[in-house]
Amino acid sequence: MTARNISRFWEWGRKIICVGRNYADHAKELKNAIPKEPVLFLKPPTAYVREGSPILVPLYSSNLHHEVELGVVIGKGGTAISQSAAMEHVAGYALCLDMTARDIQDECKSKGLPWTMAKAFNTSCPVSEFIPKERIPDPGKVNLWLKVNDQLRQSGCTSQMIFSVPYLISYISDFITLEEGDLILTGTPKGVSAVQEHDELQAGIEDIVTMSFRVDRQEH
Ligand SMILES: CC(=O)CC(=O)C(=O)O
Ligand SMILES: [Mg+2]
Repeated sequence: MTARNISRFWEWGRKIICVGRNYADHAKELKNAIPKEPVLFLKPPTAYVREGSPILVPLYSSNLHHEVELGVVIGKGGTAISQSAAMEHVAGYALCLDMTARDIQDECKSKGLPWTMAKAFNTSCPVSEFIPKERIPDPGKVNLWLKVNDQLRQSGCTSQMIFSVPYLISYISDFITLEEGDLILTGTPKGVSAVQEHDELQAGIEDIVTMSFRVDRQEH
């Protein structure tokens, strides 16, 4: 068997664990309360999409939103990881989008139902190339941005996160065992907005990484 390469973690079929409402300005723009504990949900590995393939608007949604987020790639698994040891479990990072069918999420919220159809559909997790850990010495101090058709929509710094990367790793690993190749999406800053078929999305982490995606409508 050939050795797997963490720089292609999206091919491993591992978990994508997402943190919601981790930026107060985004929680406020959607009129959500500021959380006292991390809000978590999951995406399946089939949600990954890479540059060169389009983001698909699900047939059942007419309000697909972008959410730009810092992704943390787990390099060493563990359960009940302490905050002080958390960074030893990080292999690197990725720039990610948490594509969200906002109309479906609102409906699910109003009915008290889970967000799966709003957050976990195919292509709901566009992901950049792998960023080795050394390139982001402090994940609590990097700027993320996103443009739609060259218009800046999101710009925020991870210093605005309510729960830090070490806190999230420790908190999650208390009840979900983290495995090598898992990805944690750490939440989005304010500025989320709708995208349409044929839009061009561009996102970046400072001058460390950029990525571009075209939006298409799912055909069947
Ligand atoms: C309300 C949300 O969709 C939460 C979320 O995903 C976030 O990043 O915040
Ligand atoms: Mg999100």
